[in-house]
Amino acid sequence: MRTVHSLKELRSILRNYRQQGKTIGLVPTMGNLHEGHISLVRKASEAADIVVTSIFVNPMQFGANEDLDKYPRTLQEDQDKLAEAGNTLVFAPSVDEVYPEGMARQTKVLVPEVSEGHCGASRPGHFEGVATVVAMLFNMVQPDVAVFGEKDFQQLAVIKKMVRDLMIPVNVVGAPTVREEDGLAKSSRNGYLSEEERATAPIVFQTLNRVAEQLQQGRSDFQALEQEAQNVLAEAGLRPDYFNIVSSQTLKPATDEDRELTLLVAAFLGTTRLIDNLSLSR
Ligand SMILES: Nc1ncnc2c1ncn2[C@@H]1O[C@H](COP(=O)(O)OP(=O)(O)OP(=O)(O)O)[C@@H](O)[C@H]1O
Ligand SMILES: CC(C)(CO)[C@@H](O)C(=O)[O-]
Ligand code: BAL
Repeated sequence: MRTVHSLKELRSILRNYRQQGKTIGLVPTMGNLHEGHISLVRKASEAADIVVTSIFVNPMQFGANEDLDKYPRTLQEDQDKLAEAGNTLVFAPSVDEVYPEGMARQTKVLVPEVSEGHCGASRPGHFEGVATVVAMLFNMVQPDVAVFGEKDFQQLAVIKKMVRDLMIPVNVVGAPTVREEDGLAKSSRNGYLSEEERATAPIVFQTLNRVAEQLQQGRSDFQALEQEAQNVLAEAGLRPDYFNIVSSQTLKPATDEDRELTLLVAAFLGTTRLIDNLSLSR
C-alpha cells in the first residue's frame, strides 16, 4: 500500500491503474480510523479493483468554534489499519494542496434543500464545505464508486443529491453504521469522551430504539415523541441539539403518509457532539 500527498502523484498512479482497465473505489475520511471506516474500505474493495482512502481534515466544513484544531490526526496508525484491510492507496493531501488559494475561494458547491435543518441548521456552512470537498475529491480521484457511512445520514443524502444534480459519473454507496457492543455508533469524536461520559453515551442509540418501537406500535404524534426523546436525553445529562422524525426520502418532517421513517439525533455530551440515526418501515 502506498501513501501519496500530492495531486500530481495521485493522478499519475491512477492513470496507470485505469490504463490496466482497473475500476477505482474511493472512501473519503478525515482519518483517525476505526472499524466504521474499515467497513467502508471493505465494501469499496468488493465493488472496485483498487481502493483509494482519502484522509483530509477539511477546514471548510468546520465552524469557527468547532474542533478543527483538536481533531485527531493519526496518519501512521491509520496507514497500518488500511494496509491490513486491503486498501490500495492513501491520499493524504495538505490543506495547501487542496486549497492552494486559501479558504477565500470562489467556487463552492451548494445543495440547498437537503442541507437545511438537522446538522445543516446547527452547523451553518458545514454541508457547503462537505459538498465542495467531496466534489473536489471526485474530480481528483475520478472513482467509479464511492462509499459513505449511513451514520452521517444527512451527509449521504447531500452527496447523493449533488451527484445527481451535477451528473457526476460515480456510484455513491451507503454503508451501515458500525457500533460498539453497547450500541454507541463508532466515531472518531468518541475519543473526546471522559470515562463517565462514555458510560452515558449509549442512551443516544437506546432512545432511538425506544422511539422507533413506539412508532412501530402505531404512535404518530411525532412532535410529542421528539420532545419526549429530548427530555430523556436531557435527564441523562446530555444537551440535545435536535431529535427529528423525518421521511427517509426527503428528510422533511414525517407525515402520516410516510412509511419509511428516519430518526435523526444530535446531542452534546459535555463538549462532544454525538450524532446518530435509525431508519424504520411501518
Ligand atoms: N460507525 C460508523 N459506521 C460506518 N461508517 C462510519 C462510521 N463512522 C463514520 N463513518 C463514515 O466514515 C466516513 C468518514 O467519516 P469521518 O472521518 O468523519 O468519521 P467519524 O468517525 O464519523 O468522525 P467524526 O467523529 O468526525 O464524525 C463517513 O462516510 C462516515 O459516515
Ligand atoms: C466526507 C468527508 C470526508 C468530507 O470531508 C467528511 O465529511 C467525513 O469524514 O464524513
Ligand atoms: N463525520 C462528518 C464530518 C464532520 O463532522 O465534520
